[in-house]
Amino acid sequence: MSTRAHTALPKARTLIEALPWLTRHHGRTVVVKFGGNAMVDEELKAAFAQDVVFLRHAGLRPVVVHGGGPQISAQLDRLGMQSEFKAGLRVTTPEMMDVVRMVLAGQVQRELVGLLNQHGPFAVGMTGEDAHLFAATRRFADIDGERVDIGRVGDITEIDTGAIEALLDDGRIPVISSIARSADEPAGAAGPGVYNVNADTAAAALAAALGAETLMVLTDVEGLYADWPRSDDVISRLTVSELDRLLPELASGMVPKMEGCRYAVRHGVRTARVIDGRVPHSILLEIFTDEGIGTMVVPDDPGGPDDAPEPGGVPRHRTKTEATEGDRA
Ligand SMILES: Nc1ncnc2c1ncn2[C@@H]1O[C@H](COP(=O)(O)OP(=O)(O)O)[C@@H](O)[C@H]1O
Ligand SMILES: CC(=O)N[C@@H](CCC(=O)OP(=O)(O)O)C(=O)O
Repeated sequence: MSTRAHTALPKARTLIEALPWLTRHHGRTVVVKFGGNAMVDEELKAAFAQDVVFLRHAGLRPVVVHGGGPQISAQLDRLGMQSEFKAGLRVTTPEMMDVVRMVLAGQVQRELVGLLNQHGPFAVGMTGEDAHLFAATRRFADIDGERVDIGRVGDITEIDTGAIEALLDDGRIPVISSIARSADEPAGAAGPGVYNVNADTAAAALAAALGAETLMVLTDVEGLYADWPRSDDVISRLTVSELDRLLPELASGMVPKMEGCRYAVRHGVRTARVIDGRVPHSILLEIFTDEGIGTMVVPDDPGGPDDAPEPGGVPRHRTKTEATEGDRA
């Protein structure tokens, strides 16, 4: 009997290439940060939702933390409110905080939940206010060594992962907006105040608290450029110490991402990656293929991520984060 030349054989090869990665990641938590600029294209958004649901079906435990900076800016513009950024953070007045909360929780998060749930009853949207997920204290910007007031911007100081763990155990996909309840103000009649938290910073803190295998930050560039904007050479892999040396040279948008990657890896997450959200199915390419794309931050440990301690170095429940100035400035 002759063997047919099956045209679908390359598909089998692709699946087999994924086997070691499937084995390695099975049962592991992956925190994916979906950025405002990577979520402007409808097809990319649909591909993102497919990838996240694929991860869930492949036995991983995906958690989505989303941004929405461009969407917040557009809404503030429509309302005639001028917003500005200092040290990469939006100066947030109490009136703007209402808009930030409305856009993140009422618009961006709802859209992502809707896209994910086209594939089944998986996504559950929350903000950091729900079930005590995030508590934060007021954050000041450091500009040329000066402490500058930027309004209702917070730094996460406490994370209660209980609700997220319960959702993951139930096969759900948590979708989190980066808003935190205040931990440093007395609760008023309307309850405690809330803070606007940079979504990269929130994703990194959550990845550490969950003892995630990987933090994946999607953005609108290929990864970390070695000498941006002069060159577009992407650094494919670097250690946290190498990142320490590079961070002072980085420009605004990349700063919270790379600080977040450093924080996550220093706190037990095996790898943190910045990947190109403009590439369809970038999450699957990064997790399940030998090539990988984007920039990967790994521990200094010479053995690399394979020899890094088991995830979970940070207690999984009710974690006080170590939001030091050095890590988050
Ligand atoms: N070294 C660097 N490598 C890549 N991008 C950089 C670098 N330094 C600054 N950037 C800028 O950071 C931006 C990504 O940050 P941001 O716009 O905040 O992304 P997002 O909306 O996805 O959160 C890039 O579009 C680029 O303009
Ligand atoms: C304090 C602060 O700057 N918060 C951000 C929160 C959203 C965010 O981080 O969105 P991206 O990931 O799309 O940039 C903001 O108000 O824009």
